[in-house]
Amino acid sequence: MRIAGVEMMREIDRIAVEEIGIPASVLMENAAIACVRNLDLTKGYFVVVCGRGNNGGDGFAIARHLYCMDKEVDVFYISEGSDYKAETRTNFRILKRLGVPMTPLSGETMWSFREALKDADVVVDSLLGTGVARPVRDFLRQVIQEININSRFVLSVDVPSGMNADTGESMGQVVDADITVTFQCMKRGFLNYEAMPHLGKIAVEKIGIPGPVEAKAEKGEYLTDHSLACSLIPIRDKTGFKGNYGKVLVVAGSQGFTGAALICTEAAISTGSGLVTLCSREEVFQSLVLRLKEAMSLHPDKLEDGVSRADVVVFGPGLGNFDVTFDMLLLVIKSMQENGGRSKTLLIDADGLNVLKDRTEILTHLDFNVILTPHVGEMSRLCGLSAEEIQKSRIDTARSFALEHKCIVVLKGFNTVVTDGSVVYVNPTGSSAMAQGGMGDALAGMIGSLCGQGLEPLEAAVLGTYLHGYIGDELAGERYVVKASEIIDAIPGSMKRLQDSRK
Ligand SMILES: NC(=O)C1=CN([C@@H]2O[C@H](COP(=O)(O)OP(=O)(O)OC[C@H]3O[C@@H](n4cnc5c(N)ncnc54)[C@H](O)[C@@H]3O)[C@@H](O)[C@H]2O)[C@@H](O)CC1
Ligand SMILES: Nc1ncnc2c1ncn2[C@@H]1O[C@H](COP(=O)(O)OP(=O)(O)O)[C@@H](O)[C@H]1O
Ligand SMILES: [K+]
Repeated sequence: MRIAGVEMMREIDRIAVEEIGIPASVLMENAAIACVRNLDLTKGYFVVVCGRGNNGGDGFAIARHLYCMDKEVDVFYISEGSDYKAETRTNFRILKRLGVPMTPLSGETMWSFREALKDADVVVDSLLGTGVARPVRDFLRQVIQEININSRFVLSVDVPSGMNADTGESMGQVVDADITVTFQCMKRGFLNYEAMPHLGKIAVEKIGIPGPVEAKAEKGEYLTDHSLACSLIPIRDKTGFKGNYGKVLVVAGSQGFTGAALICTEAAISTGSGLVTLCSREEVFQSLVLRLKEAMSLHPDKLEDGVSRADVVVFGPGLGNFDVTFDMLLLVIKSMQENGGRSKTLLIDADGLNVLKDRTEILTHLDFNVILTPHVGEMSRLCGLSAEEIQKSRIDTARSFALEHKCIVVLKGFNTVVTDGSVVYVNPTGSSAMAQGGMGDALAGMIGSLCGQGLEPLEAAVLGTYLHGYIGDELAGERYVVKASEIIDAIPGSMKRLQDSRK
């Protein structure tokens, strides 16, 4: 599914209407029907609040549909004005002629508006959509406050009124929706964590604009679709043997951080790698000896050797933020440069990222693929921005870092951002039930494994991230938190089910 900002939505609408000739009134009608589909029609009394733009026009059309269904409907609107665009004016006039109760909002009607909001089973918010162009002040601000204070349940049409659809920021006052029915594409601003409390549930509804029209205006930003993830799961050849499924070298673990090495290694094995080797210190192997059954072990003295044989190196989990970790990373890079080529991949996670603080320029001239999997704290160390700055613009931060450093960035957290600097995939799976130590180690092992099985690094990052969260969501349905070891146990079953489910 495509992600769109305001300019891209305008361009999509323009192409659909002006170049293709789909009447704007048809789009508005489809938008209204999509909203009605998301209303609880067992309810009897609806209040629709309409602004002066096309968002208000959607509201007028929604009110008509509700009227046709014999629902009790009250429409409150900002002003009749002659400045309505054609489709909005048409829908306004239809309601007038039908005799649907319509009240212009003013100081005098505020009392009856408030009472209607209190009585309404559902309030439809169609005051402002993507056209919000200046700070919300004075009267409009008061109208939004009244909606927030008095409503039982609010459906926002396209955007919670007062929210900037590009950034998710408040323009002064924002409607608190229980559900936001947004049209055609996920709005970019909705991915900003600040926006989330206002959005309620998000439903993205198609309104009759064909995919190729969207494609003409797109900016290479997508929400990972379930079908895309399923299609990326590698098909195992009937005659395949372990040599066909990738040699993964995991460089991880130190005293006190043996779990990170175990989890990362096991995740790579469970995701389907042919051969997985763990390179770690003696003391790590001593405590893992009974638990690591399928992996091979390698002493750090043989690191270069191990790197030269591997297709993929996963570097960092539990190594410690020490000079020796940086030295090992340099050795891995040197060895990959010498024995590398475009088919090899280095995934850097956790302490592998921490030791790159102020040294990220070493990433820019490498001949092999590099994937970085930072959480926001690690990203902050890498790029020098504060965690708050990063959270405000996760897509832009990840994208520009990836572009500048010629690598793939997986910026973890709710709505993990995966990008190679050119295209962006935002991951919709996963939840805070997964916010536990070890989860990131599992993800690193999964992505590394998928690279070794022949996926392009970006594909591996997109699929690994999706699967990791998908399995977390499946398990979290039945429990409060999910452990990384439970994710690992569930990987093979989930991959098989997702693969079988594709058409
Ligand atoms: N073909 C299209 O363009 C379609 C548009 N649709 C709807 O149209 C919306 C966009 O319509 P518009 O571009 O008319 O924009 P809006 O309806 O979001 O609002 C624009 C109007 O609000 C006023 N306004 C903006 N900021 C304000 C503020 N802070 N305080 C007071 N007034 C303010 C503007 O002067 C203008 O009159 C979408 O969100 C969607 O709901 C849908 O009908 C589907 C098709
Ligand atoms: N609220 C959340 N929603 C979705 N995914 C989450 C959430 N919290 C954590 N995760 C996922 O769990 C993993 C945690 O990784 P990380 O923070 O690196 O943990 P660790 O390094 O301790 O293993 C990441 O993949 C992250 O995206
Ligand atoms: K709205």
